[in-house]
Amino acid sequence: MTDLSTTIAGVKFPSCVMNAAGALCVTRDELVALGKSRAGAIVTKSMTVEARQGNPEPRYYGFPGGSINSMGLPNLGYRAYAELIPELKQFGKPVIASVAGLCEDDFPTIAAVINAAKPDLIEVNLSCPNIPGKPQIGYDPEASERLLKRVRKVITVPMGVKLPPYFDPAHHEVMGKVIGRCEVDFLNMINSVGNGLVVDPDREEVVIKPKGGFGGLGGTIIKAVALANVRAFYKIFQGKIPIIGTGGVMNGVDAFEHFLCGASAVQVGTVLVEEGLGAFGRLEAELAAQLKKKGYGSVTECRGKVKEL
Ligand SMILES: O=C1NC(=O)NC(C(=O)O)N1
Repeated sequence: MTDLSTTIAGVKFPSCVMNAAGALCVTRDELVALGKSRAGAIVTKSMTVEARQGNPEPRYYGFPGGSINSMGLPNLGYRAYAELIPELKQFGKPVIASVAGLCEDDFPTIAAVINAAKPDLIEVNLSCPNIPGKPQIGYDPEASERLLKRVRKVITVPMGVKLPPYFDPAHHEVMGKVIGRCEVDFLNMINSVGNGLVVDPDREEVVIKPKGGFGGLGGTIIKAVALANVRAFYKIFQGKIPIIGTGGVMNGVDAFEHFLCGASAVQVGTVLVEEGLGAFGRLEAELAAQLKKKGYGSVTECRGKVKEL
């Protein structure tokens, strides 16, 4: 039987496929449902200091090949998730708390309290593209380094960072150096491709309301960007920092491609929102079939094995 388990920063995951922060993970019921599903972990919605309703609707739109969203960080607020974490840890799978913030000071404030609730890992989200007027921190290396060093001081569990897509090797290098100086235990790439625009030609309208229709892209259309970022940082760190591959995983073969590029686990967003929790069983079966077909006994065996020409 193919082994789909994985380990990230010393934490064992029963399955290497899990939800991405943001997909079906805002409310207690959604998080408990993830715990009861085949998901390899429970990843919370990125949390802020105060509870948020998020941006005006429509704020999500799925289409053949992908999705666009401008949710605007709707969440219960970090205090509510701190209370929920002990209950979520009873499902025999890691709990990853995703930390965001509306300003730099929010991050250590949230991280200190969430750390005390003992999630298995904390993921620092530097890449939400959907707060009007707020640029993505991950595109500012100085701000990213300052923030990561502040939260590192208050986090005693494995700390990871959720990064936006970068599109130039020079940016991979700069962020690689920042990460190397901040004692980061794992990476998660990529967040949605920020500020895309989808138009409905029949209605001659944009499809989501916030920010004039601009939103983060997900799904198949961003897979090549996600794979490039996974591969770039896998090579920079020579596989020494585990990477969660996120972006464009719609089936088991997509997941296999992320592992070939260097991922140790994958997260799914669009496919989960479109298909529901049953997607985990399908993705696992398809991934296991792909590994078997290729003669690999586990995802660890194929990690980073993509060949260059
Ligand atoms: O980090 C995020 N990425 C997204 O694509 N959307 C959400 C959001 O808008 O809340 N946040």
